[in-house]
Amino acid sequence: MPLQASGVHVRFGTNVVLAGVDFGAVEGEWVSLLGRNGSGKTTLLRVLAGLLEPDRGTVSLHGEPLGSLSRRQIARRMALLPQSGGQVRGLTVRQFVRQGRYAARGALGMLGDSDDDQVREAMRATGVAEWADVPLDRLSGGQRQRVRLALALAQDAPVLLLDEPTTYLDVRHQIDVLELVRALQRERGLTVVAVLHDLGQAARYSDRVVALRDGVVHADGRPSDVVDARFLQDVYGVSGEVWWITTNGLLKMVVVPD
Ligand SMILES: Nc1ncnc2c1ncn2[C@@H]1O[C@H](COP(=O)(O)OP(=O)(O)OP(=O)(O)O)[C@@H](O)[C@H]1O
Repeated sequence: MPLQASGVHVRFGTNVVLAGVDFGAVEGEWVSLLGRNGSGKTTLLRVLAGLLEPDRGTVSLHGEPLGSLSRRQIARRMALLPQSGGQVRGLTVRQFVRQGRYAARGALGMLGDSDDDQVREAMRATGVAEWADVPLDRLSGGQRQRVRLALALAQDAPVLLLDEPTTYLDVRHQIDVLELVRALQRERGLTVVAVLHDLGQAARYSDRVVALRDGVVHADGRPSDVVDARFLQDVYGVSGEVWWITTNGLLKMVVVPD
């Protein structure tokens, strides 16, 4: 299994955020993490990425404990699009995206033609190539978000972790980014773990959803098996209806709050 976590506990001071979370993603699968604000989704993603050491529990990447892998070995196998951040000062888009290749090669590694090809391809796929020489701090929040995705893709890792990848994006670009990730998931067999807030998008793109509540996994399964009115109430405290409809052969979900 590309990514597996068992018995993960994380506490910040007296705030118990994760209280024994088991999580796994199989190869080529898209799993979305759902839950209220503050339910621990980002914390779990950071644990899975090896950025946060859990108080208890284990994480393994392709069967090997994260702790036994170097930063570079992890970067070759797993890329993370964090919620925000990244060193942007003074860097052009191309220089920024190249950081994805340095993550895989090591800071002192030399980048070759194949690295340049991967940088170019990641910029093309995310539609940011036209800004290659523009300083990143001159781009809008949404444009920058696509560049940050390009950095993660340039890493060319088989596991992709995405923390709210559609933040800042208008509807057109939200769809573009999700469609792009899905195309890569299918073409390259990427394993995708994404924190998403939009339930309709989660239903549309995920093979499986995992919802956190009270520090544990409250629900885990195919979107159409899991997301219903009860789920809406239990996970988000929202009363309403969940409609599943099929149009043009596609199963879609609509939330109608009371
Ligand atoms: N570094 C930290 N130090 C202290 N508390 C933290 C830290 N990181 C997260 N927390 C707390 O842990 C809880 C879970 O935060 P987390 O960001 O994982 O939630 P989330 O489900 O991703 O939320 P959101 O949907 O708002 O992004 C929150 O109460 C948050 O305040």
